[in-house]
Amino acid sequence: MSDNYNSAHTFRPGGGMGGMRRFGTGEKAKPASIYSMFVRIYTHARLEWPSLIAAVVCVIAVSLLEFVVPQLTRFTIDHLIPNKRFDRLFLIGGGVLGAAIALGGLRFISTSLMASIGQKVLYNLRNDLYRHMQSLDVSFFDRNRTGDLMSRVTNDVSILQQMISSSMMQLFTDFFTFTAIAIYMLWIDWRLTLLLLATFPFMILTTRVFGKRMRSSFRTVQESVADVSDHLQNSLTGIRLIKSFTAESYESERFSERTRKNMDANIQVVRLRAAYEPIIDFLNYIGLAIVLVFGAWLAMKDQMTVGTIVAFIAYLRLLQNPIRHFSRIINTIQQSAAAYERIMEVINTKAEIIEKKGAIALPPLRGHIAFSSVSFAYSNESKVLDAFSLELEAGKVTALVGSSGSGKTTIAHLIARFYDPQDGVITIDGYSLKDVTLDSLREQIGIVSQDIVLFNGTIGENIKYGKHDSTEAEVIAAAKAANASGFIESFPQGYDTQIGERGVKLSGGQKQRLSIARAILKNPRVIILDEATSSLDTESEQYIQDALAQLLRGRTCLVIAHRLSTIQQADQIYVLEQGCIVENGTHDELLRRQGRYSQLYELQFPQTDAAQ
Ligand SMILES: Nc1ncnc2c1ncn2[C@@H]1O[C@H](COP(=O)(O)OP(=O)(O)OP(=O)(O)O)[C@@H](O)[C@H]1O
Repeated sequence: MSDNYNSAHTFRPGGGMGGMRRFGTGEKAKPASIYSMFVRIYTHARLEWPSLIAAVVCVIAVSLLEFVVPQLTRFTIDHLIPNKRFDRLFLIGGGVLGAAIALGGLRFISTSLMASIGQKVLYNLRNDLYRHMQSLDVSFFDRNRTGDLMSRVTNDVSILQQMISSSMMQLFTDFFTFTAIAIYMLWIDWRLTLLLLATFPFMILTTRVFGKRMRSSFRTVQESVADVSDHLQNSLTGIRLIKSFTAESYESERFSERTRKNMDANIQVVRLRAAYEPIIDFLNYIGLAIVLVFGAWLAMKDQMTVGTIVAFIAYLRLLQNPIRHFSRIINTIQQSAAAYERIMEVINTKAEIIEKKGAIALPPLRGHIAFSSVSFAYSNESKVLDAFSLELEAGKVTALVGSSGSGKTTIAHLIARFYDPQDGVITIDGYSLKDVTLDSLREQIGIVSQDIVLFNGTIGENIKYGKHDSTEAEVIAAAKAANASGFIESFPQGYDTQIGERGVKLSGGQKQRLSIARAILKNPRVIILDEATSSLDTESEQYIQDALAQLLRGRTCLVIAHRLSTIQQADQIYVLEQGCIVENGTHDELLRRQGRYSQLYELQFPQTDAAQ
């Protein structure tokens, strides 16, 4: 039986950061174009249409005012000076000053409006990105580095912010000014203007050539930022390990390797920009030379007034300003395009675990789980389970034991549908997991695993994570059932105690009991305990065992334990080796059988009489 998992593949583009860009998608990600970036930004921005219209009106007004000033100059030179019109000088001065004040005011309004539109667009984009990331599968997070993903949501979105808030408005203003002035100049003197415009194809060509290189350099910069961020994330969370291995200088060296890559990539970008700007300036000077020489020649032949030449040169500056700006904006645009590409790689990644159309919401479960001929492999790796069958009886405790890597945790992940098997069916109360909604399935499953995840916040908030709308009394009851209320109440702030990042301020056993309280509060029908009692001392273990007994009562439980002492009461124990069940029975039955289980048991309890 094939399914959507089979059709999906991993996109591993070559090149970037030692092949570390790994995006699982159903289809190969296309590089996002600058055009699609603008379309997307516009789609978000148009929701702010009143501000957008106001900003556009301001821009048009700015362009018109910029147009008026050279006309005043021309009028002064050609009419007022020759006719000695002293009386009009005051008006001209007032006109220029008035235009300057209006220009300042209009620019202030348009900049503020655009900045706020930009911020709103980014607010939406960042939230969309985060929401989409949350909807992606566990396998996506297996493939991609946390630091890299963090950098996409923070750094790459911030780069876009710079472009939307300032550069886009500038681009629009410049485009409008350029078109209006070019048309006017063609009208004044088309020969001179055409000569002038002859330099433009070279500018466009230069911009294209440099643009491509800049974008690829920016991509390298952003990947190196992601690499730095990933290293930071790993080394800061693993600081205790680093210290215990006295690996501080080794880590510092590895960090400086990454920052060096970032520095080199930035230097490359600066070099490109440093080469690009003078070329554009040189082409601008060619334009100026053309106007001067050809304009002066026309004036000497009385075919043009001096005022027109002066105005022409002023317009030339206005015409060249957009180009000069553009040479700077292109930098921001290319940088943004590289950032946008990285953002879109995430947004275009499709979840592989999807609800089929018409998926039904599971009713309250009894909790009978069955694997029928299930085969599963992580991505392209070898099969972890091959034609595997297993039944978990409703309301009973089923234990899985077996050597490391035999596939126990994988079975738990398949029940919660973190992954889909390539073959076979998994059912719960007779419903295939693929026929039901993910929420209705996961809401009824609780997982308590060896990697306890606690969030920075208070003890109360962490327990409440099991059921966000629970009352204080429910939280306290869950903590009591999990044997956690004693230590919680011994803290001066009780349930309001801040537990620090990942619960660093708590002991291993305390964290474990919080995670059990959280699961008790959730009150799921099915419980998966993944080595929940490893690495605890005997006293803590007794507390945990009592808490677990509370948690398991009356539910369907899958217990994965290396420590065979924890599963002696299980209703059924399955011994797993390389994805296959080699024996099953109760603890006593298995010991009597003298098979793999009793071997494992003797290994753990050498002095114990295996037959007891
Ligand atoms: N996310 C993953 N991506 C790729 N391979 C994986 C992944 N998780 C586990 N594996 C591989 O699948 C196999 C089964 O792993 P699993 O975690 O299910 O074993 P386990 O029996 O729970 O082991 P342990 O008792 O050591 O936790 C192992 O070979 C492991 O390397």
